[in-house]
Amino acid sequence: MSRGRFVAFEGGEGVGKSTQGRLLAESLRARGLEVVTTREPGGTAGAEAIRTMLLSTEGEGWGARAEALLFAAARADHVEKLIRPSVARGAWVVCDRFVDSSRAYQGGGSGLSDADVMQLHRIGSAGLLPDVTILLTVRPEISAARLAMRDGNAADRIGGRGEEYHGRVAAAFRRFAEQEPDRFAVVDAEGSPEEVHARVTAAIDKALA
Ligand SMILES: Nc1ncnc2c1ncn2[C@@H]1O[C@H](COP(=O)(O)OP(=O)(O)OP(=O)(O)O)[C@@H](O)[C@H]1O
Ligand SMILES: Cc1cn([C@H]2C[C@H](O)[C@@H](COP(=O)(O)O)O2)c(=O)[nH]c1=O
Repeated sequence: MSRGRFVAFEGGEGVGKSTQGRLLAESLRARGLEVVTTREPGGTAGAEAIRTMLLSTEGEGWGARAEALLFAAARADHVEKLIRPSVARGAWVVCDRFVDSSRAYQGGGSGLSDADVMQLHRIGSAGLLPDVTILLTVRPEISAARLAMRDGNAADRIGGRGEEYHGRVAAAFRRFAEQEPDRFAVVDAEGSPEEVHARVTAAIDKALA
């Protein structure tokens, strides 16, 4: 049995995480590997239900602490029921966002401390971290153009927060990547999907060599 791996894609809104997750999964499957593609918040029935509660624009929404707890609860279910069992049987798990999104959004964006976010993650998911985290970066005008093409003016509750909020999120992601160079690979996500995919593959090969 080949060894299971856990790869997460991170970054701001519309940088191309889902697109690159799909291309990576296709290329791994072409090599005969079992691949599980999944996303956060979500990936299990319970976590998808929490996703709806978190991202729906109906109602008054959540305070920063309640929001962080809900993300951690969704992640706990996802880790226990899907991610850990898949990696344990030798599959590659390719996940669109993981705990670094909580650190960047609920931490960097909303002001919770990194220690508090990681404490919730220790309680919920025993602190599981990906083998490699690909941080996709593009200039804000490029991601805005990609989102306009995909969604028009539609945004979920968190995606719809202002420019300053998303600026703090982007700065937090950059900080984590600088602080943890062994776990993060920063990939320039400008250019065609195929060009970015080639950079992602090279980054993963290097990180997991
Ligand atoms: N390299 C690329 N060049 C041009 N368009 C792209 C590229 N990558 C993705 N796109 C397009 O940009 C849009 C956003 O991409 P995608 O949905 O993969 O981003 P995302 O980071 O997963 O978004 P979200 O943050 O909403 O989950 C999609 O319409 C996708 O087809
Ligand atoms: C996992 C996670 C996500 N978020 C935010 C980031 C996005 O605004 C949405 C998810 O939408 P996507 O289109 O699937 O990227 O949720 C967050 O704030 N904290 C998290 O831990």
